[in-house]
Amino acid sequence: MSKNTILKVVGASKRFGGVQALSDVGITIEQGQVVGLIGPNGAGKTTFFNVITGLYVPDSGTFELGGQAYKPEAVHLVAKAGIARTFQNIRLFPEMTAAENVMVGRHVRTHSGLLGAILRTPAFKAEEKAIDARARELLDYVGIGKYADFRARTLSYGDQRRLEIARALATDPKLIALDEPAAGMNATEKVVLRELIDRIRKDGRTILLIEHDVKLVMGLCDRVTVLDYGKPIAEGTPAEVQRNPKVIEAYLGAQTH
Ligand SMILES: Nc1ncnc2c1ncn2[C@@H]1O[C@H](COP(=O)(O)OP(=O)(O)OP(=O)(O)O)[C@@H](O)[C@H]1O
Repeated sequence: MSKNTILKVVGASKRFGGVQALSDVGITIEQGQVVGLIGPNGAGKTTFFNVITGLYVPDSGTFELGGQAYKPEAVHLVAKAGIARTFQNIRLFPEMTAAENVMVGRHVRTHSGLLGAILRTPAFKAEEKAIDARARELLDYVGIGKYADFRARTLSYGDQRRLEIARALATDPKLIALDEPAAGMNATEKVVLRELIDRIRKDGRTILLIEHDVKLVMGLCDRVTVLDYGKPIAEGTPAEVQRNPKVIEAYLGAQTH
């Protein structure tokens, strides 16, 4: 494992009853890369995300983040280890403001924590101001600073997705896992999203991305892993993967089914 490896997963498997959703899936992500995870519907992409982020307990696999072994057995432990994620179906606190949603992410890294926030301890109040300032900075960074005090539910769909990214960044993660960030976005929103992901990468972050928009994946990613029926069938640069016969067959097969 190179010292620049952020995430290394070897042999991840997960079975649901009769469905082998993941079968011996591995991935290596280097510092500063954007890595895409693609594949036809039902290929196992979301299951892989859920496994590495502690939502599903894997049947097997070894997991290292930033050179340290981690057990993806609980979501909060994974967040503490340094993976932040967004969801295919946006999961914000709709009645909280945009800034408050980002602050929730930040509490992973503070001492007083969520309980402190609820009890409003003196330690929490001292931290609160700094956290609030940081939240607003992150909202500016993702381009929605002017909505900091708006309730999350009043933001447009594209802005809610950007808010989720700001919340993920607030945990200061080693790896950001984005689950279909462009889903439901119009063409203009996609251009803005692409610029944002590019900027996040340029600022030294490492990103794993599930995305159906092939143009976005091919334009953004350094490496791409392709899953089909829970198995990795190809790995390489976007150009290599695109001309791989197994990949072409998997996608054509999926179209004719
Ligand atoms: N909680 C679950 N219980 C039972 N089966 C599941 C569960 N989650 C996923 N599966 C099954 O595992 C397989 C992989 O599903 P998964 O959602 O990971 O695929 P995907 O590549 O993310 O698909 P999509 O692109 O449609 O989101 C599918 O056959 C799915 O039905």
